[in-house]
Amino acid sequence: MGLTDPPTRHHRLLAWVGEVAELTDPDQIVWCDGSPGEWERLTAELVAFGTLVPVPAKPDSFLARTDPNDVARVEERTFICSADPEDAGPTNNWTAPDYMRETMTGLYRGSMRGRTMYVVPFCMGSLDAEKPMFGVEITDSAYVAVSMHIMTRMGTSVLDAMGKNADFVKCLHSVGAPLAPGETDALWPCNETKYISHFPDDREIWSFGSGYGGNSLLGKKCYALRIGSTMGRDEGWLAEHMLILRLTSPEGKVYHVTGAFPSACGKTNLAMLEPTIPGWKVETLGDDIAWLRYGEDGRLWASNPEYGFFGVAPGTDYRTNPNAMRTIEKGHTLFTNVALTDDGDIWWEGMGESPEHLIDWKGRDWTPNSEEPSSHPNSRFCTPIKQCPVLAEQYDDPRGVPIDAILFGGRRATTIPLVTQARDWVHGVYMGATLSSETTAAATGKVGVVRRDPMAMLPFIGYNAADYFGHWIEMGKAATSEDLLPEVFYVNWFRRSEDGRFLWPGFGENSRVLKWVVERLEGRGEAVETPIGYCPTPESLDVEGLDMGESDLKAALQVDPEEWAEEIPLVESWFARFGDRLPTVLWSELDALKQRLDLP
Ligand SMILES: Nc1nc2c(ncn2[C@@H]2O[C@H](COP(=O)(O)OP(=O)(O)OP(=O)(O)O)[C@@H](O)[C@H]2O)c(=O)[nH]1
Ligand SMILES: O=C([O-])CC(=O)C(=O)O
Ligand SMILES: [Mn+2]
Repeated sequence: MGLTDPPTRHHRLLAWVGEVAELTDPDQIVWCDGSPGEWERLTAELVAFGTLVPVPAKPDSFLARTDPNDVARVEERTFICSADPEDAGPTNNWTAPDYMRETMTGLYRGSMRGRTMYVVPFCMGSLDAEKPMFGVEITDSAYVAVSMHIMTRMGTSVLDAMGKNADFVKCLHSVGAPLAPGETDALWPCNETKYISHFPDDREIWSFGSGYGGNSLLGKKCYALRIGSTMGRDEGWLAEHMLILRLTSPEGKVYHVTGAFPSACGKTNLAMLEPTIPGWKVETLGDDIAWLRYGEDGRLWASNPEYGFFGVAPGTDYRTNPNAMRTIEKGHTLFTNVALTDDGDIWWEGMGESPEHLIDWKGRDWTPNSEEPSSHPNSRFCTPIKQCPVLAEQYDDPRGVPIDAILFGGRRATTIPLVTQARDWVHGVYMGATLSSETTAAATGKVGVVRRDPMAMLPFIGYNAADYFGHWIEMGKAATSEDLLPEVFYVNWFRRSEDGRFLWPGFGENSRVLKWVVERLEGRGEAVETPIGYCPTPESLDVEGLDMGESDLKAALQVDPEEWAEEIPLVESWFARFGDRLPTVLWSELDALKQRLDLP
């Protein structure tokens, strides 16, 4: 058993593992070493049991079908348990830490009975960092253990690097489905009762009841964003829901761009974009999370703490995101809740013409006449970053890359133009703080409802969102010169025509917007100053070879005073939620905007 002969002499870790084992009472303990042999053994066990189905058309790849009630993040069951409720703020669910610990300790008691407890040592970001960001996840899910193989740097090398005393974030996860002796396990064990709890003061995460990625791969949203953002607040850096890309112009100039778009709003796609305009090159550094710190040169540098992609499957195709397709084609990929073809491959909505017959994500026969989609709208592929054919070589550099531009973006059918440049940093923070988007299937709940999603971080800010805005403003003040700060832009690929079409073709064509961004950085792009910021003129956007009507382009770029008159009250009530805690400069930005719009 793993406790009598542990592969580490880290006393606090050993004590914690012992404590959790005593509480949860697993049959055995396995310390994950991260080896290919371990991947092989765990995936084989999961296949033998039926939790994973092999995908023979892709090497070493598997499909998992979750419980139909465990398919997305559960925001209403996600808690920030700070000592003071004010520190969680009005956008988070708060519960007193003692009360939450007591409640969840009750749930964890015996919760791993009949199961194996996996101890997964992992590191978010490069192991070569000055202060590597360690975590250890204890989980009773083998699906989680193999997913962590892909999504993080993990195993023996991490445990060795932790030595006897390194700090680490404790991440405890149980699916909450103990087995009685002789009881047959479910293919996807989980519990109707779910808690995704964060103890920011102790840098600790407790997750119970769900096996779905965003709720169970605790290095990702829970550590790298919720706990990470509180660390960033305390230590002077930013943990953000951002892709990172490296852009090279035809003249060979290199720029680094980050983009914060809400879940299922285009980060993975933009990160791997294949430009449609000649001479431009995009390389990927990250598709979901960025940690932003000042470098010695006074610029903001971004690094990606993850080691894999956990991407939205539907809509991913050789026409929309060829580099994601090439990444998964190399195999070693876990698919969740997608459909299987008769010739042993995967399929999902948006992947070319639909086959005549499939096995859908619930394991049922499916034909094009079936009423439900074959894949869940939040179905995912989980695949190693190293397989990405356009991965930038700097992806493992602990310093990251210096950022030239930050894009904020949302999914809005109206109001928000294709691209707008902020006047300065504080205006950029205002744009981020008022970002809005239609909800998607990435979280449970209604889809398509417009809500404020500040910096695309609404579900991921680990503290009071007003303080978080203040931290963004302070980060700007901390710059040695405003010139060194990234320029901020607000984009919207999702504006629609009156008859409901997307006005902008998106995907690879978004390179045209990146080109305009670069021209603005270089001080030569044409723009009109509008009340909301600088927007391209139709002539300044490179639309050569683009099959797009002039009126659609105009509509995509339009700043419509009537739409903005409807938007402003929404921003006012959003800001009002924060009371005195909202930085007053954001009220000033709003007042100035109202004046420019001639609104009372
Ligand atoms: N119309 C349009 N759809 C897009 C565009 N970019 C992405 N999408 C679609 O939006 C959905 C989500 O895109 P992703 O790139 O996976 O979004 P994400 O932000 O990485 O999502 P998470 O991984 O959940 O954080 C997919 O179905 C895409 O096909 C675009 O430029 N235009
Ligand atoms: O965390 C998840 O479940 C997947 C994801 O990237 C998101 O929802 O933003
Ligand atoms: Mn993504």
